[in-house]
Amino acid sequence: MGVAAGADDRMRHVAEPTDFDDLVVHMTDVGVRRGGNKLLTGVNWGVELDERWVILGGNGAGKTTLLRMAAAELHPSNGTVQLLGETLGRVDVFELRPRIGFCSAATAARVPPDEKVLDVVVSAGYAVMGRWREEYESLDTGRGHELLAALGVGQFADRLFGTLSEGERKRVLIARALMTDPELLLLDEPAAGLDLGGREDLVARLTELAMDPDAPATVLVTHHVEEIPPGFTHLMLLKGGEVVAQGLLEDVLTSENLSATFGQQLVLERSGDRYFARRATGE
Ligand SMILES: Nc1ncnc2c1ncn2[C@@H]1O[C@H](COP(=O)(O)OP(=O)(O)OP(=O)(O)O)[C@@H](O)[C@H]1O
Repeated sequence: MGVAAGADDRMRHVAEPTDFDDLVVHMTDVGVRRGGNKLLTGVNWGVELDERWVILGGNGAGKTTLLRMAAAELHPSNGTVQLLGETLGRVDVFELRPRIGFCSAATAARVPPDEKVLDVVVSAGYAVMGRWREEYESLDTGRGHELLAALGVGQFADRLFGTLSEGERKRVLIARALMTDPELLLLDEPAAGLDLGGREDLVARLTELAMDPDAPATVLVTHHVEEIPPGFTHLMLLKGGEVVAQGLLEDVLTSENLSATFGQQLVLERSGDRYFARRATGE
């Protein structure tokens, strides 16, 4: 699903889902206001089971606000938000949240640095941060090891979380977000703060995840087109709390749409299955 953005018809695209049953996220005319500020306005968005979305926009565009709504952490001021077939405001969010894997700087900040890496992952199943609360089944331990290995950090299972590099921590937290076998995976700026090698490693892992037909519907927030992992299918561009364009990534990701999103003339370049952007130099 999704609506392709044409050059003449770029602004404020509205998703027109055809089969609501397949929608993992369904937002209708959603707005969020805080202290007189409009954080989001008129957002219509649908995410299907097999889609991998990138949300791209500058600082303060409303990306985190949108993602926190998709994580059932925040209610809209107006409009309707349906997640996994349940409507926010009419569902117990504590029942909904375990079905959603959410990975953000706030999640990272909640992990005690002296927590063993394997326990950081396995404890997600119990919605607690800390092994002391629960005795885990060997099944869960096995799954924790599998997920760490899949994210390329299996060798750190017995290390303390606080001793890992930023990039390693990010991958451990993605493993944690996948532990509950969520129907929706939300990643808020997973590559922020990573060096070039760490970013490229993460992009490669996210590509594997995107290509995995058993992986959940995924939404990735980023500031940079360089961080878009191959295999992601859809793109939403946000500016000032409004959708600039959304739809199939290959249709929406254009120099024109990027320029409108970041408020300056930008040139988008594609190299293989990766994207790069720079300011137009007037050539
Ligand atoms: N509680 C609040 N009260 C007033 N304004 C808020 C509140 N929370 C967020 N904002 C503002 O809403 C806007 C959108 O914030 P949000 O964190 O969603 O943006 P973002 O696109 O994730 O930004 P960044 O890329 O910088 O993380 C920002 O201008 C922010 O200052």
